[in-house]
Amino acid sequence: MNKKRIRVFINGFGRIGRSTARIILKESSFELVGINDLYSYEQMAYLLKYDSLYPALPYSIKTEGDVLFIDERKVQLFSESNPEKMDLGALDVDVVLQCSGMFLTVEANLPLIRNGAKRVLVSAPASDSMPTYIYGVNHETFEGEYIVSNSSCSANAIVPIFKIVDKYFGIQGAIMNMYHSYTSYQNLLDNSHYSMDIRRTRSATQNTIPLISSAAEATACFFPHLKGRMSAKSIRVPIPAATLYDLTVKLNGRYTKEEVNFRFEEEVRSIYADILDITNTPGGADNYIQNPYSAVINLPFTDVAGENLLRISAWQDNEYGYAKRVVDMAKIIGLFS
Ligand SMILES: NC(=O)c1ccc[n+]([C@@H]2O[C@H](COP(=O)([O-])OP(=O)(O)OC[C@H]3O[C@@H](n4cnc5c(N)ncnc54)[C@H](O)[C@@H]3O)[C@@H](O)[C@H]2O)c1
Repeated sequence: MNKKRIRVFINGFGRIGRSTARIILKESSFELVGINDLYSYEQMAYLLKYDSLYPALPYSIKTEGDVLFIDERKVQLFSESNPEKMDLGALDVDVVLQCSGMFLTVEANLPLIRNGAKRVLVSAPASDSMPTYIYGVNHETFEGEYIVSNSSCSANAIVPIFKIVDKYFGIQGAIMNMYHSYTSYQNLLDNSHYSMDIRRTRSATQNTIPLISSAAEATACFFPHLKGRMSAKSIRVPIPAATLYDLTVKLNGRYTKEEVNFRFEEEVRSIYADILDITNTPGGADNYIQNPYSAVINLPFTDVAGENLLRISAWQDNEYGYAKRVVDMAKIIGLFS
């Protein structure tokens, strides 16, 4: 059995970066060796310890110079906007978790490899042809590529659900609505926004805001026959975490709600036990904060209409649930030789 601890470096210590750190610190198979972000080391330590959504971490966390102490553990801190300037070889980094949202192509991440990291896992869909893995769906086909994407939170939720539906009922097309918590790429109050997306100028806490989503393309990577046959919208709602997926699927034939839910229950108990769950309990988004699954299928809300329309409802903590998959995939990558 491989006893090697996987040496992880986090680039971008925001919501996803810190969620992955929380998970890694609890797992003995990992060692957190470095963190890079552009804000102060003192704030990095504070925001790791305290979080408005998740419990305070039970460690003593403090900085001394450019070292973060987590109880006895030492983590090297950086404040570099240019990845060329970090010597990751000296830290013997096995995997960089690229959680900055800024480096979304193979080329943009190459400096991290040139500077000594063995591999990079990007916490977002790539904007080039970077290989993409979703833990629990295709992670077993990882071939040792140096720079790979973990796809999006939405694709991690939707793809395994659609795998089940396509296997038994055949998907012809889909419309996906995500009632998604706001993220730090929106404004707290109405204000100008650095992106070209005018919708992001509006207050995230006061509005439901429909945004263009890349989920259709990210999902289609796993269903080539559905390319151009899916549409997705991310409807940002005024809550800080958890997403409700409302998925409408056109099937190859006519099936009942019972037939569909039977297959969901069967597959969630077997093939997808690590990443999917089911619920029959009425609940709201806050029931799913810190839920570790990629998606929890809300069985009472499975519905069929007309000849061949299926509606599926599912929950996900888009931060923590997604970060769990980033860490699962980092383990596959880090142990690959
Ligand atoms: N928040 C979610 O629900 C979610 C879910 C899945 C994937 N993602 C993806 O994960 C990425 C990060 O999202 P987030 O929500 O954590 O954002 P965030 O804004 O909370 O965190 C991003 C962090 O990266 C830092 N950063 C920016 N430029 C940097 C640079 N050049 N070098 C180092 N650090 C830099 C920022 O200071 C910030 O702290 C995005 O690509 C996002 O699409 C987010």
